[in-house]
Amino acid sequence: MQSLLSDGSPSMEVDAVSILKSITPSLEPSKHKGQAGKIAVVGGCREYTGAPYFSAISALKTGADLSHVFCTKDAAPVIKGYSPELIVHPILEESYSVRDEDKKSILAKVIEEVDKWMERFDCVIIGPGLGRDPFLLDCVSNIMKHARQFNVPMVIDGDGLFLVTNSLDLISGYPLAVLTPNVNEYKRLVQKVLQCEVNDQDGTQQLLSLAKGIGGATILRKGGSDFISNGETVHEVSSFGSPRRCGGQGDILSGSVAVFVSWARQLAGEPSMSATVMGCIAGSILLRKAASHAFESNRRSMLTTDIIQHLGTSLEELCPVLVSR
Ligand SMILES: NC(=O)C1=CN([C@@H]2O[C@H](COP(=O)(O)OP(=O)(O)OC[C@H]3O[C@@H](n4cnc5c(N)ncnc54)[C@H](O)[C@@H]3O)[C@@H](O)[C@H]2O)[C@@H](O)CC1
Ligand SMILES: Nc1ncnc2c1ncn2[C@@H]1O[C@H](COP(=O)(O)OP(=O)(O)OP(=O)(O)O)[C@@H](O)[C@H]1O
Ligand SMILES: [Mg+2]
Repeated sequence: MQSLLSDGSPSMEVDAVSILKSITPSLEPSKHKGQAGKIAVVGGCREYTGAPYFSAISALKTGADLSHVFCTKDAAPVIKGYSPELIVHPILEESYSVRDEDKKSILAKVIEEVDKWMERFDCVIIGPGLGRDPFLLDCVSNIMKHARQFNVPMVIDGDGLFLVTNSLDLISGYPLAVLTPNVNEYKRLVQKVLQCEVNDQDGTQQLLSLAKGIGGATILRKGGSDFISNGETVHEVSSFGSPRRCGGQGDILSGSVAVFVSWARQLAGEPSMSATVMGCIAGSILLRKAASHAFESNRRSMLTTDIIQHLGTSLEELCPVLVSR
């Protein structure tokens, strides 16, 4: 892993495994349920039920204690059916099921339901399998404003990035926002914020400008290497993952980044890196390790569920559990 400072000069090489180890908490009998993280995913609609499941179950498998999903009414039974571990709230609605005159009251009800929980969450993931229905995105914009009021970190992925690219004020100037764009999502962000095309010759500088342009949010640009920046430095995680590009790998990443960000926020003292940057580095190295193991076992038939199965052993290899008694 390499890192660069904002003037383009190389900085001390950062070790992703050490960062992951430094933020992963010990398991202690004195701890109670919830202390290792309470994560929520806002996503899941009629079309997409896999993405929110991948994200929420990956948060649990990375080590969170509780994982919630806030999704549409028709997605909820499907997501519940995948796993009894998830707490599923069927509260969102798409335009096709709502009359115009009911929209205001439905929005108020959605916010009331989410606010019962918001303060308790250590991180909220916005977007896996959310879809792009305008009424649903309007409700989610309001959820994001409430998360911000409560100072809850947000990992924004998938259709959440479609939403914020068109409404940058939702995250602008919020240092607890993490954006995890794939190649398409990154292109749209660059076009909107910097009003130019992606320039890989000057990728580091462009990523710094993008993070600065958004006002301090952390960006994890996914690709052959993952590049992470909050506008001050750029870190690269380039360890080999898997050559398979089946859908859903980014959803795993969003779930584990959310957990690592919430752990990094619990560190005592004044760490040299922000919690959001450390969380991205740790999530990236874990996903790549798990993907490489899943690929070794499954080769061309490797699927996202195979990577999820390897999260536990990969985390154990990177940071063995020390159980204090
Ligand atoms: N099993 C699942 O349920 C999965 C669901 N996924 C979800 O699928 C959704 C889309 O993610 P992708 O990674 O495919 O997104 P991308 O933005 O990479 O691509 C989505 C598709 O939409 C098209 N598109 C681009 N701009 C558009 C616009 N303004 N309006 C309509 N369509 C547009 C693109 O050409 C592309 O074909 C997200 O919610 C994501 O979380 C993925 O995470 C993969 C797995
Ligand atoms: N070309 C590549 N080579 C190796 N690893 C990659 C490559 N592209 C992406 N990855 C890894 O896969 C992870 C997911 O990135 P990807 O670009 O597939 O996200 P995505 O399109 O959002 O996925 P999803 O299908 O879940 O929406 C990244 O963290 C990255 O580590
Ligand atoms: Mg994605």
